[in-house]
Amino acid sequence: MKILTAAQLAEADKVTLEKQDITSEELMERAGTLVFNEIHKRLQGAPIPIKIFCGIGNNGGDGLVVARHLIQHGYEVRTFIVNYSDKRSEDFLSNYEKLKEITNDWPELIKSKNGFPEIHTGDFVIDALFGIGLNRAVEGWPADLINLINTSQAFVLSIDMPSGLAPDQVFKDGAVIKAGYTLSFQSPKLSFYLPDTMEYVGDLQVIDIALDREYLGKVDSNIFLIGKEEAQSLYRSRKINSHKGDYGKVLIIGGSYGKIGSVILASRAAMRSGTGLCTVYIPECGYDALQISIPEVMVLTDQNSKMITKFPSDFDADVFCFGMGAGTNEATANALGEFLETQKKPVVIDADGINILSKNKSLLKKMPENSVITPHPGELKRLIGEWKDDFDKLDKVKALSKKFKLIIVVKGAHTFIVNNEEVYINSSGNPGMATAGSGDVLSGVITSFIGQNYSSLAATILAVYLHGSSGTLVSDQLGYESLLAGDIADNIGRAVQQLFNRNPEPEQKN
Ligand SMILES: NC(=O)C1=CN([C@@H]2O[C@H](COP(=O)(O)OP(=O)(O)OC[C@H]3O[C@@H](n4cnc5c(N)ncnc54)[C@H](O)[C@@H]3O)[C@@H](O)[C@H]2O)[C@@H](O)CC1
Ligand SMILES: Nc1ncnc2c1ncn2[C@@H]1O[C@H](COP(=O)(O)OP(=O)(O)O)[C@@H](O)[C@H]1O
Ligand SMILES: [K+]
Repeated sequence: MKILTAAQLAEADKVTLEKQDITSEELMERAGTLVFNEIHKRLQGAPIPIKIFCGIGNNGGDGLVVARHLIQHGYEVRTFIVNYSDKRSEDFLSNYEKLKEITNDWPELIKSKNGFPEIHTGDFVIDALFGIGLNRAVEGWPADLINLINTSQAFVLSIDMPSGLAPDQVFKDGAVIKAGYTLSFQSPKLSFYLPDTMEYVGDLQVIDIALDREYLGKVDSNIFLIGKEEAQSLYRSRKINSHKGDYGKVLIIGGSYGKIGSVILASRAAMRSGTGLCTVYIPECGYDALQISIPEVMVLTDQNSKMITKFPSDFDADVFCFGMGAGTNEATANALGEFLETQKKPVVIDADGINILSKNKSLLKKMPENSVITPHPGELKRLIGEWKDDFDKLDKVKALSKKFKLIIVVKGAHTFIVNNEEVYINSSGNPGMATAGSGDVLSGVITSFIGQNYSSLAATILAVYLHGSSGTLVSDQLGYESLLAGDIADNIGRAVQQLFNRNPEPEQKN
């Protein structure tokens, strides 16, 4: 699904008014009515005190439409106009008049802190203060109101955006509503997925307000949300008439004394993701552990017993993966540099491999095109330095991706996959996956799919999605706390089944 910017959404509104030959007030009525329907579906007429806080722009106008419908359906509603300026939008004004026509309980005007109502724990608060039109941080008494709402412990539902949040930028030090639920119009917004701002959104539901389909189809977006449908479309079935040679030969290089488990996890994940032949290259100390834990994997050892000092020079693999548990010893870094000199096939670099790249930036130039790096936030900071905010981080990651033609997987609660200017945001996964080794598993899955001849980008997107949905399958059974990284590896196949609600049909070999 495309994620649109505030400017694109405003353009979509404009085109919709022309094409559907409707007024902006009619569009607001449509949007507000859909919000009302969702609320009504949940409250079912319950006598809960509802407090609606409306700004004076179109987001406030939506709030007034919702207020009118709620009142007409017998709900106990108090409507507040948060009058932070006198520049009321036209559609706000017409809905203000319409509301006054149907009730004697006119909206209450708030012009300063003195006008704040009491907000109680059991209240249902609807936040219609600001939407995508916000152009600066919310400060002063409107910020105090937001803080009052946030500390009230009332349930808060935000219309379109939690007020104070902007879709495509962050305002430093402004107040932001912490919503329990956000009903957003037409497209999710980028800030809903970024680590610094995602917590304001609560549960998210995107409402289709029937903006012009043609515009939405054609609009050029670089940001995509990856869900089940997208993963399904990337997945390629196995062929009936096939053999292990058809499913890739991968070499995973990593580990050091005490960290051989990381390579076990990565290779297990590669095998569980369909790899035909998996070999690992590890320091000698890990030989027994590896052979015993995963007999399906072949093992080569470095001459050094505790760390990698040389890569196998003439090993013929479709894809290489390096870094988990490898340490950042000089000998290991030199070995990577030497290997990259001649390497043409894509490599997947994770963990200490990324730390080595950060310390030896000249190695980045040697990375084969379409290679993948998978930093978690700590590794990313070592690689690109500090960032001002999430948007700045994204710009820096895009620049790095473009400069070295790399696919960069920025791991987190919502993992971002950056390929040049394009950003793919993963929607699967859960906090149970915040556990040692789950990143090693992800590298194994990505490597496996590249080996199976997916493009590096398709392999990475599919792997990140399936890794997350496997994590969810496991935590649904075991709970978040008991999830082990190895469980994510073991359930990748079930995550594939879940894409199709059964085993995907194999294809005939051509
Ligand atoms: N345009 C349309 O056709 C539709 C718009 N809709 C609603 O319209 C919203 C956008 O409305 P608007 O563009 O009127 O903007 P908003 O209602 O989001 O609010 C912005 C208003 O607040 C002012 N403002 C911005 N930052 C401020 C700050 N920090 N402190 C004080 N005032 C500030 C702006 O000057 C403007 O007047 C959407 O989020 C959505 O809720 C919906 O009705 C659906 C259809
Ligand atoms: N809260 C979360 N929600 C969803 N996924 C998560 C969450 N926390 C971690 N993950 C996923 O788990 C993996 C953790 O990777 P990483 O930090 O490298 O772990 P390790 O270094 O222990 O292997 C990433 O793929 C990340 O996206
Ligand atoms: K809002």
